[in-house]
Amino acid sequence: MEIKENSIGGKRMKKLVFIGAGAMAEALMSGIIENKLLGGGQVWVTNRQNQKRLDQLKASYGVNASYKYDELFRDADAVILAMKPKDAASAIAEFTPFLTDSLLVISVLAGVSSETIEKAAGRQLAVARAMPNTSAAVNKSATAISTNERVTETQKGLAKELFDTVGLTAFVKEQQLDAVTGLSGSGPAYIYYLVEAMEKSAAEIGIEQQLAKALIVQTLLGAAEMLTKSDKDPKQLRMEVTSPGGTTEAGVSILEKHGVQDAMVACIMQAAAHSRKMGEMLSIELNKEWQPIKS
Ligand SMILES: NC(=O)C1=CN([C@@H]2O[C@H](COP(=O)(O)OP(=O)(O)OC[C@H]3O[C@@H](n4cnc5c(N)ncnc54)[C@H](O)[C@@H]3O)[C@@H](O)[C@H]2O)C=CC1
Ligand SMILES: O=C(O)[C@@H]1CCC=N1
Repeated sequence: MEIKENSIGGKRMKKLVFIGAGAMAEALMSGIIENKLLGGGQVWVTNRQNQKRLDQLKASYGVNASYKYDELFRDADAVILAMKPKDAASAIAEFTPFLTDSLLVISVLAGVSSETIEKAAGRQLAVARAMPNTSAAVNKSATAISTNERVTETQKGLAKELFDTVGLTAFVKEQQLDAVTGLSGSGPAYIYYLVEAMEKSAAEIGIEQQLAKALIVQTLLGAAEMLTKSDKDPKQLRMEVTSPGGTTEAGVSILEKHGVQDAMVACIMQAAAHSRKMGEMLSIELNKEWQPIKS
């Protein structure tokens, strides 16, 4: 298999490790391997204890799996932290002894600050935080990245290249990442929720599931392309669909009555606040552990 020359500032990534083998790890891994940024043999993965899941990833993408940190981290250029935030502190503490100084830590954990990651490790680390979404699996992630001061320009390029491979990438300030998480990290779920409702209504009004799905998906793709290509803002585009006294007006009046736009705003704000909260909880937990014992 031909692998792309992923050369950044003269450095070529040889080995990438995933700690965590869930939905987000798989979305990233599949995008990175299918786009030939890395070969399956250059990617290593582990999880807490689900060997069956590791076997499945090995079979699907040709990656390596191991429960041995020395094997996982030997000659690795970067590690992607992809466990749940609540599991991060213990996982980081366990593998930190195996990290070399030149290794880049890429965290996709919602809410967990680079400071907290270093605190869990008990040492300084080059940390790039990234907030992608599961559309990475189809090269359509919207990823925001922030880096701490220990990340070199070469490592910054390496992180950017990884996420560019699976979609759009933007560098942001670390403080903005909770907001990004609420907006585009969780964002695909809001769209799927809407589609669930559209599919339910299609069944109610007598359109069979297969046809309904095709019509709904094409409607989403068309709207996304209009938003991409047109100079008009979303409200203007909506008004163009809404003939006075017509069907859209009748339908949207129900959304207005139920305050759907306000609910969306509240939803995104709640998700962003929850990201912040998850990070704070982990930080408080770590600080407790670090309190000197009172006599
Ligand atoms: N699912 C999503 O859409 C997105 C998730 N994220 C972030 O990605 C991370 C993972 O999320 P999901 O993939 O949805 O979770 P998941 O629950 O599907 O996967 C978590 C994985 O972490 C593993 N794990 C737990 N403790 C571990 C340990 N000590 N050592 C090694 N592996 C361990 C589990 O075995 C599992 O494979 C979270 O921190 C989340 O905030 C970020 C962006 C989007
Ligand atoms: O639900 C979550 O916590 C993760 C972070 C963004 C999307 N999924």
